[in-house]
Amino acid sequence: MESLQNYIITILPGRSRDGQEEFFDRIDIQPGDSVSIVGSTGSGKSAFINDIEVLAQGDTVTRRTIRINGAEPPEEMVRNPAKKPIVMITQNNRCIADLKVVDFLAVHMKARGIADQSVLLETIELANEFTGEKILPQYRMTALSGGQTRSLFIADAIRIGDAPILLLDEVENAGIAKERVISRIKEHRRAVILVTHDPLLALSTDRRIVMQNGAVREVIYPAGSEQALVRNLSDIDQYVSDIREKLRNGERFSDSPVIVSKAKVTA
Ligand SMILES: Nc1ncnc2c1ncn2[C@@H]1O[C@H](COP(=O)(O)OP(=O)(O)OP(=O)(O)O)[C@@H](O)[C@H]1O
Repeated sequence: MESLQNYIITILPGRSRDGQEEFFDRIDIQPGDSVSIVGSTGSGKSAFINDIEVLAQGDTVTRRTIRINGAEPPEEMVRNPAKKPIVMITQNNRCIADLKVVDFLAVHMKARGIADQSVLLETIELANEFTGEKILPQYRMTALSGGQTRSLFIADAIRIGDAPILLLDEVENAGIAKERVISRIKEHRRAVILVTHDPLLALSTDRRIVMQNGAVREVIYPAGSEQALVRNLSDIDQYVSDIREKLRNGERFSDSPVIVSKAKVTA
């Protein structure tokens, strides 16, 4: 069987919201590539990754066409989720199966024919690299927070689903360690295409696609001073994350904080 990780996807142009043909000839995405999709609200970012998710054949509003390894995707790939080399994770993904984390992953491993039980714990460990609140194997899937659920789905897609192409739609708002997600996905030689409003995330990818009016406006490869900007932003991001973490832990940021006691609040 062909290795899932060798898939190359190609996006062929469609039309903007007012019917203009998109300017590019083709966009190829290879294993290990990271691509961010940026643009103002309503510019067509989600529509772009949805086209990839549904393996569009000129049959969506954008009229784009997706090729897998240069050819039209086989019918089975379109119809059978287990054969699809693409996993999409959005802020709205929830698990409705009331299973323990360990049982949920075991079911997926069985379906994928993975007998090595160490993969199960490795998947939870990987998810715990992404989320602040640790996931334990005996937790129930339905009781996980939004960030924990997204983290587990991403780890599951990498380790168990073996998905070569991950589509992430604005997962940064869900309280996960976004830079680590990108670096782990790249380490595992997956391609990641993500819709984001986060400047650090957008600048950290190998290329970014700028959307406008439902069409691709530009494809930008970061170079020169953008690299320095990424380092600056990363420091700022770390600074803000540290403050956020301290706030969550109830820490104070002044030598003489005003502490309102319960008695005063209720007086
Ligand atoms: N090329 C196109 N032709 C026609 N309609 C389009 C096209 N691209 C996007 N649309 C439609 O425009 C609307 C907004 O697009 P979309 O949801 O992709 O924007 P977005 O950039 O993801 O917005 P947000 O940042 O608010 O999530 C959707 O209804 C979508 O179906």
